[in-house]
Amino acid sequence: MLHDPNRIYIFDTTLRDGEQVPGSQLTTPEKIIIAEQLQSLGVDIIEAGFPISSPGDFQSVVELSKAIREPIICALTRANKGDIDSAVAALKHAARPRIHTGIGSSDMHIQYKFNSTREKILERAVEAVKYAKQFVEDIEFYAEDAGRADNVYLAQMIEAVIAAGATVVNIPDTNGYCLPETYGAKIRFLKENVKNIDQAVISVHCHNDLGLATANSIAGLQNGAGQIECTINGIGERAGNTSLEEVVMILNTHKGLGYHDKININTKKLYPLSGMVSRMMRMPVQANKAIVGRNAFAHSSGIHQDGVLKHRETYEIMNPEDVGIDQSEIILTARSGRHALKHHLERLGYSMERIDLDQTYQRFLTLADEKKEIKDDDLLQLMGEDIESSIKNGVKINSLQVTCGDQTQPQATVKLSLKGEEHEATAVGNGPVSATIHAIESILGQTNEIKEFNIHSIHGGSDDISKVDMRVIHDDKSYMGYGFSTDIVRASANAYLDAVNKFYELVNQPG
Ligand SMILES: CC(=O)SCCNC(=O)CCNC(=O)[C@H](O)C(C)(C)COP(=O)(O)OP(=O)(O)OC[C@H]1O[C@@H](n2cnc3c(N)ncnc32)[C@H](O)[C@@H]1OP(=O)(O)O
Ligand SMILES: CC(C)C(=O)C(=O)O
Ligand SMILES: [Mg+2]
Repeated sequence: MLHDPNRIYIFDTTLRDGEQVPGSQLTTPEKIIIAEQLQSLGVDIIEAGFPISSPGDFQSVVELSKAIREPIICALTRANKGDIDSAVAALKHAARPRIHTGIGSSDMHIQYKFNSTREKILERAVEAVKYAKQFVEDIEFYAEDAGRADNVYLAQMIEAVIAAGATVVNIPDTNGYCLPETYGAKIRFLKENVKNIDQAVISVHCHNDLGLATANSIAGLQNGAGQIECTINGIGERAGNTSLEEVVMILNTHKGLGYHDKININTKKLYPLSGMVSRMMRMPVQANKAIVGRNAFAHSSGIHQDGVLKHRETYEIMNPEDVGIDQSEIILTARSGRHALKHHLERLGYSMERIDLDQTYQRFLTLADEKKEIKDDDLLQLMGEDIESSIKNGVKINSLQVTCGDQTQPQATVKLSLKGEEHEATAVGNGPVSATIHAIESILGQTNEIKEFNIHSIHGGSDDISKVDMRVIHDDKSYMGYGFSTDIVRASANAYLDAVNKFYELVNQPG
């Protein structure tokens, strides 16, 4: 039976509490796909559903019990026989079944939900555990709204359900009310005042109504809990549950807490699984969500970017690869500085020897003030203009005339500036681009192999600016060229010359 004091058990309830989010209901096959990923992530328990709630949810628990063999499969019930019978039936095929039953423990719930008394509710809790225990050995009991319950009464209830056979006792902060200090103290109180507490694992189940779910869960652990209930992306009823990825990365990052080697999670799967859950449950992940948000490893201000480029850990406490993200991002905005701009220019293949960084940076800022975020295409366009105006010893196109159509062989006449002198040539080709490149090559006196040639529109639409990228091979080395124009032939010529200038200027320096 699962109860190792040297383990912290990760109980995932994405498919139960997570699925209580409006619009996020899953089909059985979808639940199985997510459960398979949770299994390979390494979670210890999967809460598969609430079988009495609908035939569909019952069937999901049945199918998950058949398909998922490593983690414990858990089914939720209220404290009554009908719910428990349904869970027992749904878990029939589970290799390691667990029933999660419980009842409200706060005076608020006892008075208003049940119109009952503390004594009667305690009796119902004990009866439910005893009843479930006849069918399944592993029984988790939840004391709903324990966050607002009186600690002395809660301790009596927990002691009674452990005596009745509960193997795990869940102390939910159902409404996300507690502060870390009070929640931690509650767990400590139970640890110190429930006589038989060491016979059960204490579980924390926190909600995020005040944004404290993760902090409260960690406080619970530090005060004696051995299981954390959580969901991928922190989804769940209202403001959601404790987020699995946050808890796991806190334990891994703060090794001094001493819990990192008590969990068994393959953290590299966190980011892909977050994306899968978000797509399937139609719950977008907020950009600034810890660990898995789009911006969690993105740096956009110059001082941070400079720091990260010099030494990643100046602004990153985790390695993005550890959570399955390839690398951090340096996003160019009007708050970026020269280091970040240079980083991206070099990444795109520009040699900084040929670029006046200060001048380019000023032009970049003007564009960034307009555009908010500068993407590669914007940068390439900016640099296309920049390179043309900064070419000193290279090749520059002065004019281009093309004739083509289905009744004539395509022909191009090109005028090029080469070391300050103008040269002209005319050539034919099997299309207007090849005619243009032949004409350029006849002036340069060399032919170069073109390996890749792509034309894109930047914003869409037939009157758009085209972006051409081209890989040109010269002396067995490859050079990327980029060109922009509303005319695709001119954009192609610009791309070809951009690549050519990367080697031509270097080998044709004056003197
Ligand atoms: C904190 C949590 O996340 S708890 C889980 C929440 N999840 C869900 O509720 C999803 C699944 N729920 C459902 O499908 C339905 O609510 C059902 C099938 C469980 C019950 O449906 P209904 O029988 O129509 O009851 P309804 O949901 O309207 O009311 C809940 C009833 O359960 C009782 N109840 C609530 N919690 C418990 C409990 N833990 N133990 C025993 N009874 C409970 C309420 O007092 C109420 O009983 P009443 O009819 O005597 O007043
Ligand atoms: C059913 C229980 C565990 C719950 O989800 C809660 O109290 O938040
Ligand atoms: Mg909950």
